Amino acid sequence: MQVDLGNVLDTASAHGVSREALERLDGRVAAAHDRIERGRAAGEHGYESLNLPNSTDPAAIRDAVSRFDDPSAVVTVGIGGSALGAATLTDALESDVDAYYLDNVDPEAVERLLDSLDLSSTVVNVVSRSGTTAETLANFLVVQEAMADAGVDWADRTFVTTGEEGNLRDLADQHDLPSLPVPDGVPGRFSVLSTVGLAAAALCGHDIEAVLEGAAAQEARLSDSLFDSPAYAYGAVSYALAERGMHQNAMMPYAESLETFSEWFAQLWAESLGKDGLGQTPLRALGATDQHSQLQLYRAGPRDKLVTLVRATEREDVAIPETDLDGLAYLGGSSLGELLDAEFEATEASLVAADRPNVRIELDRVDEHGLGELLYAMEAACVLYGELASVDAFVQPAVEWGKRAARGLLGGGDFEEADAVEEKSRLVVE
Ligand SMILES: O=P(O)(O)OC[C@H]1O[C@](O)(CO)[C@@H](O)[C@@H]1O
Repeated sequence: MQVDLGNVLDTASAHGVSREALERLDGRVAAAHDRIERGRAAGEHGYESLNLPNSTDPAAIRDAVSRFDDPSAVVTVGIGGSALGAATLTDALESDVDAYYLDNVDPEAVERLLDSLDLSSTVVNVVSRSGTTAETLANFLVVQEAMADAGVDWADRTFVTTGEEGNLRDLADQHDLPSLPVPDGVPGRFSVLSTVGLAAAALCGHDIEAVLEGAAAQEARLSDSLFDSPAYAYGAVSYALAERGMHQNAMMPYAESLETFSEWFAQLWAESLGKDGLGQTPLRALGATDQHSQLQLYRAGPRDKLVTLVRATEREDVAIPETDLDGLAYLGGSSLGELLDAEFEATEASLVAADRPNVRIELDRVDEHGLGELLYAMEAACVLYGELASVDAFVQPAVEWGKRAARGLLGGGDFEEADAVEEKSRLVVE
């Protein structure tokens, strides 16, 4: 994996950052790296996340899922970091096992999925670090009833990934369900390289050891200089550009297989860095598709965006047949991959021509190793950005208000936040 910063320099984009400014920032990167390494060594909350390539035991994960012989489908019931990491992996990789995610409580979507499944050959993986998340527990109860209605012994087809306490742990103990622990000191959005993200991948037959090897390759590149570490290079320039008004970051992979990765990145970046009035808003985009939609804004809208373009340098390809259709002969004889690469490079140049800074991230392939590199590098980049911005990247207090309000509305307790819902101001236009 490599990160190319050429198009964020002010020699390329008038609103970029100078090489001298990056070199000055590198001194702060060294101090931040030292702080990160001390946190890792001490197993401090959050910093522990960057130890996962070595602390995660793939054999234990494989052992836990080995009891489920030959599933046709895996349904992960979880939300946020308890679903997006696993989904990033299984959506990016091919498998004979269908992987689905119930990570919302939209009744029509839940019913549509459950009606489509052969529940007798489906494995249900209920994932919740806290074990108390309302959406996850509500969805599990619905899935449990659907399995019972289908005549399936739900306890025989379910395993749980959760903490040492909470409703989900109680349920697992009560029904003697197979379970996996969640790693201490690792917030959900940083937990893909653990039981939380890897169990579903293992059930789908993916090489979770290779994911961890890729992550370890990027861990080995962490250093006291952004010029020696792809992860820190990305984290440092994202921070530097945010300081220069690029308050949004459009994550734009040129690979359908990485579309879910952008969702995972959005939680990682927003929930880690959006604090104290600071942060960099992640936008989800997909190349080449969004050249025909959002690129207009990125290129000619407000000068407040970094665009991150990601591609694999090796991929399967499809030839474009020769044609005598007027005006299309130039396409014939090339390939979709060549067209995708031409559009990737044209979009980069298009943004530079409009003085819009952009970063290129290149993987060798979108395979288990490449995904491990990319996921770990983004996590380390996020941790570094948090250190440079002096925000605590590992807590998410702002999400709790809404949870209390929703729980109060459902009679789950007496919360003043629920009262505020009743006081909503209204101006209805019909
Ligand atoms: O794994 P849990 O505890 O169910 O939490 C799910 C998600 O909800 C959050 O805690 C936010 O509410 C995320 O940080 C987390 O990934």
